[in-house]
Amino acid sequence: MGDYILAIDQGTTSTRAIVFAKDQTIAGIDQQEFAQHFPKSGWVEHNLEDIWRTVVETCKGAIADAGIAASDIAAIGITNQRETVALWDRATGEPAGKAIVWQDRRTSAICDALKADGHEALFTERTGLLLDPYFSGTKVKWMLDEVDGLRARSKAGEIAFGTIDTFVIWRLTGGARHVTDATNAARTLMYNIRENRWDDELLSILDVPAAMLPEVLDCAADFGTAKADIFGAEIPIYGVAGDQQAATIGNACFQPGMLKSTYGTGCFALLNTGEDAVASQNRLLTTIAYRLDGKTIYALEGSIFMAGATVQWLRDGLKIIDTAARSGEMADAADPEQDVYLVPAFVGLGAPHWDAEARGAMFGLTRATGPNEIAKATLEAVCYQTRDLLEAMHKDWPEASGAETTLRVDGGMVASDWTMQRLADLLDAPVDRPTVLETTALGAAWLAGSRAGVWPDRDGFAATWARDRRFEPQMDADERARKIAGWDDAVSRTLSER
Ligand SMILES: Nc1ncnc2c1ncn2[C@@H]1O[C@H](COP(=O)(O)OP(=O)(O)O)[C@@H](O)[C@H]1O
Ligand SMILES: O=P(O)(O)OC[C@H](O)CO
Repeated sequence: MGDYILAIDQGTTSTRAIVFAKDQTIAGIDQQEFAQHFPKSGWVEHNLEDIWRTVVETCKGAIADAGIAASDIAAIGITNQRETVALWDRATGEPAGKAIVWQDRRTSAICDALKADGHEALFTERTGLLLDPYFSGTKVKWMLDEVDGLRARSKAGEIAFGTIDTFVIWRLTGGARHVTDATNAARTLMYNIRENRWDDELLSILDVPAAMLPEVLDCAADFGTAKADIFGAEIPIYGVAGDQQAATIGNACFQPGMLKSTYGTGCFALLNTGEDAVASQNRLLTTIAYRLDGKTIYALEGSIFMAGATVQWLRDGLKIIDTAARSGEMADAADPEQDVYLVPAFVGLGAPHWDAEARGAMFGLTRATGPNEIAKATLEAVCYQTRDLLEAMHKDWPEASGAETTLRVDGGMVASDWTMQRLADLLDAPVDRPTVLETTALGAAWLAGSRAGVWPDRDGFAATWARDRRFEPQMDADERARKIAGWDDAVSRTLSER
């Protein structure tokens, strides 16, 4: 067995596989997009066979790109889109329908009914989450309610539930293992994050049988072995974490107070709060950052649904840019005298507002407003929203004092220097961009590589984190205050209930 690590990053719109060499550099990479299904307004589904096919093909592609054999790989690490629900038949491995994706809003009515019955406080206290369709629990309930006989078959142990990691591991191990890790379990609305166990009371409220749930392991653990006939050699699976938690690990945010924000399709900020599961008073989520050697480290999380996706809208919807990178050049050329605000509530607003009914709006338009000002407002919106999350974090956990906060960033959008500078300006805090931007895969690789004994331990790994560039705040305080007041006003006018 060699000392390469294979990281599988199963994301919302694409699957990526990366082979890392022992020195943590990328030796081979492959990526495939797959179909999104929108059968009704607000519904988002994935075909689990697409997910499985792209996992196998990208792994083979990355191994070929690295010019190695499967037998050169010491271990696999898996990271995945979180919350998305898969159900399948344990006997045949056949999916019991398409996966319901985290973005899917079909369970709003179930959430409303649970709230009306006064259940939200209990769910929040036990799981750290809110009764929002975003999380897995109400999606599982929906499938069991809608598909004839599924609940009885689940009770009888015939049907398995899993987040995407669990489904992929089931398939890789030929059905030998039905397991997940603590970070993925923490997003299901069924897992007690304080006691680290599935919560029978919540399961009974949701009417989800415990018999269908996977075993929950640490993030670095023995998750089983990928069968030899898949890649050409048996490979142990030693690491698993949800993608935002893997990015937290990949960005080496191991100390309480350390903070990362990932800018891909959406934006997800996680603040390490150490062994404290801080209950949010400001509608952030309390979640498990990672669990290693049986010790749970918690985080406060803020989730924004549209970040890079708004830049895609400039390109594909408005057609005012031809590449994402062009948005920064246009923002640079925008008229600094115009205060245009774009509130990107295209699919509602996430944290800290959680307003599913809000829709996007633009404010401050004049006859002089053109594409440059709209591009600038789009990039600034991501920065203002990050600031809103960080403000909420500071209120929830005063230890994370604003003056000391350095934000580590990753994801496709951080390639934009303009956006990163504006982010530092509006946060009034430094922003650190690492040299490795494949932070999510790197986090999964570290979990697997350290367990396999070929990568350094936590402190050794943290010491290898390297900065590409630090963006220091440069904006004048009055201008910052004026701009933030304008943003707050724009948001308040966009919320559905004012
Ligand atoms: N230079 C850039 N400026 C602004 N946005 C960018 C830039 N490069 C990429 N993006 C945005 O980043 C996103 C892709 O990031 P990525 O991390 O690959 O996303 P995901 O993993 O969620 O698919 C896209 O939405 C794209 O619009
Ligand atoms: O697949 P991504 O990168 O869009 O991330 C999705 C998140 O895990 C959803 O919570």
